[in-house]
Amino acid sequence: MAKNVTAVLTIAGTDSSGGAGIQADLKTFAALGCYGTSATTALTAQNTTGVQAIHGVPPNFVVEQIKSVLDDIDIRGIKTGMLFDSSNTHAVASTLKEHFASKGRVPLVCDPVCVSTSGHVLLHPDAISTMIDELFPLAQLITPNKAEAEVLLKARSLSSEITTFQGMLAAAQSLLTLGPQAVLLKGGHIAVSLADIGSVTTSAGTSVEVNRDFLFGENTEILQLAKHSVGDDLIVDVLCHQTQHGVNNITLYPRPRLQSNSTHGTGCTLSAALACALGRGTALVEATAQATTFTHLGIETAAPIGQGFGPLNHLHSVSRLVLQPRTPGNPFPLTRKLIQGTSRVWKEYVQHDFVVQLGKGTLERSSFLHFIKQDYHYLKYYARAYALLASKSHDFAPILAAVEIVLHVSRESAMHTSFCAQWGITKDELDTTPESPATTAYGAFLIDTGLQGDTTKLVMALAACLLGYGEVGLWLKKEAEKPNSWVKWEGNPYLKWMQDYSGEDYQNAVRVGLETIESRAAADPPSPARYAEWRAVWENCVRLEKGFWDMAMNKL
Ligand SMILES: Cc1ncc(COP(=O)(O)O)c(N)n1
Repeated sequence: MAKNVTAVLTIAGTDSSGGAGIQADLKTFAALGCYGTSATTALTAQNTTGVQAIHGVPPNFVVEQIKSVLDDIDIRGIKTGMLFDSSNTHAVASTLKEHFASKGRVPLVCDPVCVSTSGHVLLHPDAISTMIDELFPLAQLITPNKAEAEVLLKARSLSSEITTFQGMLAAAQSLLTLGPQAVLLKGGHIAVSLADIGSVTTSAGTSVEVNRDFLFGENTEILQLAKHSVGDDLIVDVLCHQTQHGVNNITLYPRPRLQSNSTHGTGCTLSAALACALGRGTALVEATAQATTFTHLGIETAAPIGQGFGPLNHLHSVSRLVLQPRTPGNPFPLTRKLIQGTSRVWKEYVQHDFVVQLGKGTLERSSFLHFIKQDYHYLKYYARAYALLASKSHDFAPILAAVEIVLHVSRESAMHTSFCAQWGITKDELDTTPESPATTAYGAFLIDTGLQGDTTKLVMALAACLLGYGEVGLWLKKEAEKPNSWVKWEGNPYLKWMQDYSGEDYQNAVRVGLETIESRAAADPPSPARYAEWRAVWENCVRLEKGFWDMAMNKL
């Protein structure tokens, strides 16, 4: 038996060039594993350079299409795009209203398409009022861009010009008064810096959160070893909804601006992805994170098509090519994808409270001692895993490379023993300290991965430790260099530990590790299934690393 599939509906115009409208929506639905259906409101003759002609569909035929779909198929999410004119907008709103009244509400995402990127009118101006009055009250979410937001606000004589980031926050809240349950004001046309996000001010009765998933992944220290950090040209989408207590809850979704001409149909793609996520029952804040990321990757991986603004790559999540090629601007595509794909757990690991307190010098001595004793046991597993890697390798070069690491870890263990001695821990105590469950779990997982998988899978498992400690070292050092830093460098009891992991020796090992996983991936590009395996191993190890700090903090 096949699994149940979530069915979704788009009510929009067609785009003969395939990049926007119904065509973009159906591709997005399919890429996200939903079953797509459609009701066409208008036919357009258009391409990547502009819209050449539009032919509206009669309102009664729009109604027929929607009813045909809804009468038969259990639709879980709906989006509307180009509605063409006031009669079609009214036809759509009244049909959906009737359906919701008899069968219950379904998440409705309304993308208030008014004008194409190329400047062509896609909605008759007299339809704006109909959309606000009849469709918005049914919508869980509306997704205007800057121009559409201004048109909507102006139609209700509300202050409408949006020129700054702070203005976006005010506009998103005003739009909420037009009737939808939530507003996602898209930020593509406003330039925002990190400082802007840091200095956000809001009035009483408003709370602001920043979803840093994307930026955190991008700004990871080890990814900067070969390039400059993400610039200050950010795009920030602003999500605003009201909580039960009448508080306006704002979530910001910042990400780096991509220099690309492949942006035709961006809004269509985003609202279609939102309909899928909400249709599956994903909560609004998370659904928006998923849909904005999906759209961003669609722009980033698009191939040029046509002579104007080309379409996104809607199929990036299902194509065989799961990795970007290595380029000077993106030297570590695999590492970047692994980190971005697991950015929340990765952050819980590399910016763990243990690390923060160690940086401040406030970490309890007994936690640190517990940690270094367990680390000694872990080093044994780590050496054994590399020895296993050597025994599974087919050529002298990789055998030697793995054996060199075994020797390196063994020398490190001697250094570790003398380091422990400085903290009053004898070699005997190291050997007799029982292994904590977190140590056994992590070590056993490494060995098990090596036994049952191939060499690359084992390399992925070993990477989380190598790269994560490199990240921690660089982060603490960078923070320490800032004026009035929270990191205490001189006089910190854990200074030697911080120096070791931020120092040249360790960072060279990180570089070699990065090179190893990137060259393996480039030499034999993974299929989506194989990449999913690597990612699962990586994510497990990142979690186990976090568990290792938890163990140390709580002396488990
Ligand atoms: C049928 C249809 N729907 C929506 C858009 C807007 O897309 P864009 O703003 O990228 O031109 C479009 N061009 N055509």
